[in-house]
Amino acid sequence: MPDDFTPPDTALTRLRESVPLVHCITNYVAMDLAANVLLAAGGSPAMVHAEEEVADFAPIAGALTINTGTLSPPWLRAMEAAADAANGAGVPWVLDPVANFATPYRRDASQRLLQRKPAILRGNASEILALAGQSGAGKGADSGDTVEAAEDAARALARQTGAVVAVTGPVDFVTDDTRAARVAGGSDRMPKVTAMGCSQAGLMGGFAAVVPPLDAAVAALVLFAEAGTQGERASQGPGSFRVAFLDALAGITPEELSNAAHLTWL
Ligand SMILES: Nc1ncnc2c1ncn2[C@@H]1O[C@H](COP(=O)(O)OP(=O)(O)O)[C@@H](O)[C@H]1O
Ligand SMILES: Cc1ncsc1CCOP(=O)(O)O
Ligand SMILES: [Mg+2]
Repeated sequence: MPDDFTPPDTALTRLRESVPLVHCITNYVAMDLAANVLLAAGGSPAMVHAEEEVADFAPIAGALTINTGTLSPPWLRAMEAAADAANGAGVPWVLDPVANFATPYRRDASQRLLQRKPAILRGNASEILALAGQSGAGKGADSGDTVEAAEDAARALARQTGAVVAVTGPVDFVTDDTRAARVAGGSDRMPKVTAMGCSQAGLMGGFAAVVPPLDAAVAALVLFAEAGTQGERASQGPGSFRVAFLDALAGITPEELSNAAHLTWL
């Protein structure tokens, strides 16, 4: 473990003590689950996306999260204004470039947002490859590429942008270019529930309000891995998994996180 790293159990304690306000600009599909994931874990979500108010809201939040899942021009204008306001106020923000490989509009929008320097960049493997200018095999919002295939792209993006980059999948990869880790665990029911990735980006915002970006990304990945593992045991399929996952997020103690062996430093 790096010297100055805040372990996930400490990050979870801080999250629950401070219950940070997280400004979420996320898609129509994800709004419900993303808000519930933050509430269950220990944050205070607010879904605010009107371009008339985002610049007033972002500075009062502990963190901002931007997800391009159901993008259109007014949303993109709001995202850019929110990112600028967050940067101006020193509020960390998270970018989740959903399906940026699917159309030129999404690709260009994601690049414009990336230029505004998110603290954390989270995507599935196909999204991270596309952000690095490489073409993968994604389909809609789903990845068609392996996490391993996107690791070099993640390192290059971290180096070029200064962001912590998290690539998610069966085993996640996260790096700030100098440090890198893998997070195993979770459940193969997770990709069968829509908006799991979007919700994780929201949770990374919650953690980014209380610990530094790499520590925040790792904490969210590890908490998802443990809640996914526990949620699978308590469920029969994707529907009951979604409920069991939220219950697990709320019930997991810092001690359980410190005993869970999901995290490996490289
Ligand atoms: N097959 C799997 N086994 C375990 N965990 C998974 C699996 N697929 C995805 N996850 C987890 O689901 C969460 C969302 O990741 P992912 O499905 O890659 O994102 P997205 O929904 O953006 O495509 C992450 O915590 C990831 O670790
Ligand atoms: C299905 C879908 N379509 C547009 S956004 C969205 C949700 C994607 O969620 P996730 O990336 O977390 O799977
Ligand atoms: Mg996604």
